[in-house]
Amino acid sequence: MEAVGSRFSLFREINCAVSVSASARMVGPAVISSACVAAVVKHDRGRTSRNDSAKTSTTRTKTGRLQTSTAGRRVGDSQKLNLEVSPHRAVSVVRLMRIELGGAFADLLNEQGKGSGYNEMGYVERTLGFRTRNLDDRDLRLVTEIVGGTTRWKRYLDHLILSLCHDENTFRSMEPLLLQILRIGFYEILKLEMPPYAVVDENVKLAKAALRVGAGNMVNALLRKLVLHKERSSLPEPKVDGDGRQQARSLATIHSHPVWMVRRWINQLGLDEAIKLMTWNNTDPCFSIRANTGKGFTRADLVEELEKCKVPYDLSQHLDDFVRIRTGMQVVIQAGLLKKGFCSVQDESAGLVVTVVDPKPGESIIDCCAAPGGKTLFMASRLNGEGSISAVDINEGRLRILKETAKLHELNQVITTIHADLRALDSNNLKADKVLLDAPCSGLGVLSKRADLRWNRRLEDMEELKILQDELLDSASKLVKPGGVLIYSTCSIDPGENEERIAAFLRRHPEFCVDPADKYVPSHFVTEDGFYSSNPVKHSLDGAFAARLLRSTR
Ligand SMILES: C[S@@+](CC[C@H](N)C(=O)[O-])C[C@H]1O[C@@H](n2cnc3c(N)ncnc32)[C@H](O)[C@@H]1O
Repeated sequence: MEAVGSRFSLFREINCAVSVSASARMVGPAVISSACVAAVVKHDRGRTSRNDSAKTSTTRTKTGRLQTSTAGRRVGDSQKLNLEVSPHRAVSVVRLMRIELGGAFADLLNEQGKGSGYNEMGYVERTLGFRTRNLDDRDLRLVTEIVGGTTRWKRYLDHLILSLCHDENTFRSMEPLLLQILRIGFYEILKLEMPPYAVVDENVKLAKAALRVGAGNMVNALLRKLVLHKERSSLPEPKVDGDGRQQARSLATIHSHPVWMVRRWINQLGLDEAIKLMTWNNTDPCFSIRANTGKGFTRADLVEELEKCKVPYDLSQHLDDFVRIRTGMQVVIQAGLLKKGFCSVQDESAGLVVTVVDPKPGESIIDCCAAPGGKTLFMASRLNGEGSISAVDINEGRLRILKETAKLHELNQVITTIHADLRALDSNNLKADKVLLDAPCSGLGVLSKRADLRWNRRLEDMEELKILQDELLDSASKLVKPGGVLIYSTCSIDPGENEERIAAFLRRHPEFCVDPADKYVPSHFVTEDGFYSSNPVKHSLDGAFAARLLRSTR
């Protein structure tokens, strides 16, 4: 990821440098983004005095950010309020830039309500050079839809943008902000089926205000071309022909996934299932919410709150404390239900892993890779105040979140956090009845929710993860008391991270055997080998895996 990030910033610097020179000539420096300013300062050090004489100054703020001001106008002044540009597009384009540069996730779900329009307006101003009015609920919904969708469909959208450009070089040398604006426009016309001329108009306005007139003209030309192709049903779609590799490339473009994933899934699942999986990954996700019974807040209480807020819901068919919602997550966040600790966002597939652990009052449990604590908290709520959970994680920041959430959920009396690398933990003084290893994994089961994840994973990661998973399994096994249980879980659907890791573990550790999961979860979630496995296509849930392994009493 580092490598991709640094390559991207170099690309950004070079392209921003070009655009800043152009924008300075055409509309003046008030629209120059701070990222571009940073790039131009680096790229064009020798010309500082000329910039100075153009009544533009670039200063560094206390936080180290470069800030551009013209005589009488500064970043943050109220003149920077732009009421022409649609706020949700401005926020979306900036969020997309942040995702591409590795600085943000595509989901809006965190309990502090970060990702709300209010918090993001600062980023908008720093990136685009102006603010818009604050976002209302409708804008927030649109941001979620546009950012998630544009991120998912990136490869397909880029294929079309490239096909409609004069030449490949125009596309390859396009500055990132312009490319994001085009992606949004293409997505709105093709996938949201929005009125095309409104989309053209709005995105042209954004490009002119955020970049320069020429950028607006380019957006205008390409979006109009797209509208024509769409009306004539002559979109340049890739053809699925040629050898296996060529077919995988075309399918990867049509369904907007990395080629290596498509090839892997065609090999593992067959063509039809691979296409169904990609289709699932590209649909808007459904979210599940768990009522925090540990705090005395029941699912009936949650349902009452959702009805008050007019958020439509379905009761989970698999778990007593869970409800599913398709829309209205922003309303839930704004109602403060998460902030007050009454409930948590947790997929049922993750909840079912806890069902496989089957925590019982009085037990000692070690949660080996615990942060940020989704499963720890659900397990703790099952202990009814009796027993203990040691929550281990290598990431101090995430562990801190776990600790704070445990307090908020009033479950801290049974949870102790341990900041450590599991592989270096002294197992002599720490043993438990049950040990959960929710291992770091590729996340290939949760691609519909984590829209950005497919672009961050590389084939090489799969090999590196296997090594880590084996090491962590070996370390976790030492913490299990004789006669105790080790539960290994992932949010992946990849056999290399799931069944194959367990088979290899059992070869190294004959003192463990499989305890079939059908005693804990409905049988349609249980594989022939006795493992819990949720599958997006089959169960309409995120993909997850869990193996329950019993340690012999000796
Ligand atoms: C899949 S996430 C765990 C999610 C968590 N169980 C939950 O339900 O919220 C994997 C976690 O493993 C942690 N981790 C990775 N390597 C580790 C190591 N060597 N020792 C301990 N924790 C590790 C990561 O910091 C990350 O928080």
